Amino acid sequence: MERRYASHPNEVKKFDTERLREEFHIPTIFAPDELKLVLTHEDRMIVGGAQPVTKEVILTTDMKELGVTYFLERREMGIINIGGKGTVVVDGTEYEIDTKECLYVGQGSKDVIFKSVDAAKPAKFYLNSAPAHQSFPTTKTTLAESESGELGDIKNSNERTIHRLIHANGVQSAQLVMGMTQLKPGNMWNTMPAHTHPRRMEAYMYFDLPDDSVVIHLMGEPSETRHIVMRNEQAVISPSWSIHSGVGTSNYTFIWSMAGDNKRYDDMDPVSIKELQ
Ligand SMILES: O=C[C@H](O)[C@@H](O)CC(=O)C(=O)O
Ligand SMILES: [Zn+2]
Repeated sequence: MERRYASHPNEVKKFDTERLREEFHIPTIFAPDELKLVLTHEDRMIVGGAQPVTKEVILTTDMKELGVTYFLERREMGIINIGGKGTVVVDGTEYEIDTKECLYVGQGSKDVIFKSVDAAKPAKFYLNSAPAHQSFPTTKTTLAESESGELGDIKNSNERTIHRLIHANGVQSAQLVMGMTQLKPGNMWNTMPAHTHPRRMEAYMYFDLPDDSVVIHLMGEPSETRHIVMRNEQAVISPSWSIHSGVGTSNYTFIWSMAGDNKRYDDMDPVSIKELQ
């Protein structure tokens, strides 16, 4: 498992492109028949992906890194499939997870196995795991069941649908919050006006982005912004002090996930566009 340390905003001001990418950008989430994991010290969130193709992929790591005997002994996990139809087997119970469906796996689940239904259209399970000291039921959920809302306007190129899946009023978790935002065709901006929430870190994973397109992801303190160029199926870590917003060269979808002091989606500190520097 790759490790990323937490960062101080005064230090990040001095980073060049390469260093910014080393600390915050996660270029590869999916590799055939592999489990990819990045542990960030920002709220100890694990960001990763499982792409079973010719064989199943088992949720595991060097347990010394987590100081436990099995992965979810002291953790919970949110899973969203962005590939073809797949199944996740949790302690012998099989959950069919189709494209853009979500499975929350509660703390204390011992065996988690990822499978694809069709090797020609493999499942791509995007994973977020946060420490959890209480167990909540393993639950499948879908976009149709989610609390969703339309936001933005084509005039600002930010008409989009926000689906809240794991949060205070949705699937219950210890601290993990997770959802998906889909931009309507012709709309390029997410999360502008931007916000921070020093109470929670956040990770974004951009997908449904054509190969010749990029998202210019904005991060940093509102008065000291930087950008990271993102391609399809890449993730980016947002420390709790940082804005997280982006503009694409086409529309796209992204999964957001948070961990920290509360599970209230609407607990954000808005940043006025006038403040940005
Ligand atoms: O804290 C919440 C997250 O940043 C996202 O949900 C914001 C978002 O999806 C959007 O405005 O498009
Ligand atoms: Zn946010």
